[in-house]
Amino acid sequence: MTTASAGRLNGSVRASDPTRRPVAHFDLPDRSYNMNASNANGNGHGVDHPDSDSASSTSTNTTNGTQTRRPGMSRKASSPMAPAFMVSAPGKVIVFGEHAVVHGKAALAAAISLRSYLLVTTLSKSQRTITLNFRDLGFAHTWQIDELPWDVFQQPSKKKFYYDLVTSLDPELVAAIEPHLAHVSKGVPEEMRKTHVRSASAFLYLFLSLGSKQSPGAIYTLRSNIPTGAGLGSSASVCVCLSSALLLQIRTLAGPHPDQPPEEAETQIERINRWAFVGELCIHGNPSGVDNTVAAGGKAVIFKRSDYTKPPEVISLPDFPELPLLLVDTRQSRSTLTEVAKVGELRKRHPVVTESILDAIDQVTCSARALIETPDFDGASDDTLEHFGTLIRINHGFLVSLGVSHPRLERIRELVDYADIGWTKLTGAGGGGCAITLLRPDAKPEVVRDLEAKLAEEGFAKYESTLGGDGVGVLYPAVLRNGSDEEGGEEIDQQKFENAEGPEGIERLVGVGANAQERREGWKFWKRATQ
Ligand SMILES: Nc1ncnc2c1ncn2[C@@H]1O[C@H](COP(=O)(O)OP(=O)(O)OP(=O)(O)O)[C@@H](O)[C@H]1O
Ligand SMILES: C[C@@](O)(CCO)CC(=O)[O-]
Repeated sequence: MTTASAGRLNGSVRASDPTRRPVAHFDLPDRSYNMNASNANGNGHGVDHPDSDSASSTSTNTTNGTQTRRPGMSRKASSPMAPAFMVSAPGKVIVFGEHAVVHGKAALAAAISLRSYLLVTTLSKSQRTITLNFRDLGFAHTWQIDELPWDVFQQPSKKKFYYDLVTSLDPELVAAIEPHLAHVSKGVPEEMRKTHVRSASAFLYLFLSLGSKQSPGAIYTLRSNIPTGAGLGSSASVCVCLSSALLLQIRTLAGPHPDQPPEEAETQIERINRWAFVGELCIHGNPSGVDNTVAAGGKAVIFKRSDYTKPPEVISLPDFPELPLLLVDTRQSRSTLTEVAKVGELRKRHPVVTESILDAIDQVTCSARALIETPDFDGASDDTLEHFGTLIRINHGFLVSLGVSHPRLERIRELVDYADIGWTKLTGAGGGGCAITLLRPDAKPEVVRDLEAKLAEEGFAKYESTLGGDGVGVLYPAVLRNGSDEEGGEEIDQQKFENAEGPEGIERLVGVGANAQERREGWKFWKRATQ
């Protein structure tokens, strides 16, 4: 096992190189085969590897990690390497029903325009390593593919299919991964190390479940504009990226393509979502699946999972209104795992009282859904907003009773209440993280500005985001065409991606997200059926 430092990773692929044209594309028929069984290539993946002569046709610049072509030496056209590609998934806000949703009640959640982006760079055949490069966490680690516990994951009794519904982690598989996490981020502060180990365990569990010993070496580089541990579904977004990237690598996803029938897109989203949920199990312990469902399918949904052995009930809300929401971060980080466990403990100690609070939250969510679904629903009128706002205030009160608020969240609520310009609730797991405020329609702009200044003065952060956008999307290969037929287009390579500065820099580079001037050509999104 070796550790790689970010910035010295090699394997960047020039997409303009005609010998490296994509071997996988998105109109592949869906294949209902065992993902661990061999395909025609005999490598179990359908992704060709370059010939062993490939090493002589590239030289690696170890300072910036890019590979350059040597003039006059060409690769055999018959052995193309999969091009670098990118996937992206949004974060979410839970408008109603967090925590209650873990206990089988309904929640209403919507995708936000803050997103994560994962660049997958395939290595040459001789490089038998996978590297996880979680840039924002300052975490990179490399594993030798051949040293991973394939024997345990591929036992007939353990082997999973890409379309399987996995609802709990297998303790034997978790134990098999553990030794491979022992060297992750040794020497960094314990809390930080825990975060790295959780991320790495989610990745390894998915890689070992979906890949095979013949998987091509690759670098998985992640950048995210979603603050970590803030209640905005950062982990789910990361898990959706990992799941979709791995499913694409084994060529089990059809589309997305423009005229994909909604039912087919729904199946693909569901497959991505199922494996993202497995990643969430590694990070969270006991997730409901609402976060990954929104990150995978986007838009706004009502989500309910009463029976964990079955898929959840997911209802799209195409009429979800463009709410005037303020999204404020306490900057108090916490872990969802801890907050969910707190409510679980409360439910054990005070079953009747806790259950009735959870039921009341369910009623709040159902009331919001009924409001949105009324035939003459107008998301912008004073009455509607007053109704929504009251439900938001009530929901927050219940979350306080469950013990998942925080003095910093209460401070936000207090400041908004003082200004009398809206209704506030925590969003996500609480214990810190973010609050949402629905602004009153008659809130005076100067009062809103004063409030924002006060929040900034007290160290709170404000995020700009729209609700209800796209779910998981893919850019294959990782080249932006800018609306022209120019040969090659603009490649998003390893180095550019790692060096993009801040949320704006990342969004400008990849062409998707709140700060992207326009959505750049090449990106495709699976579209959830709305009816
Ligand atoms: N930028 C990132 N890169 C890699 N991993 C990340 C990143 N952001 C979050 N994660 C993973 O997600 C975990 C944080 O998830 P957690 O559920 O505690 O917060 P959240 O998903 O932001 O909040 P919530 O579940 O309330 O919406 C981290 O420990 C890490 O494993
Ligand atoms: C707190 C919780 O309800 C929402 C976290 O975003 C946990 C979950 O649903 O998995």
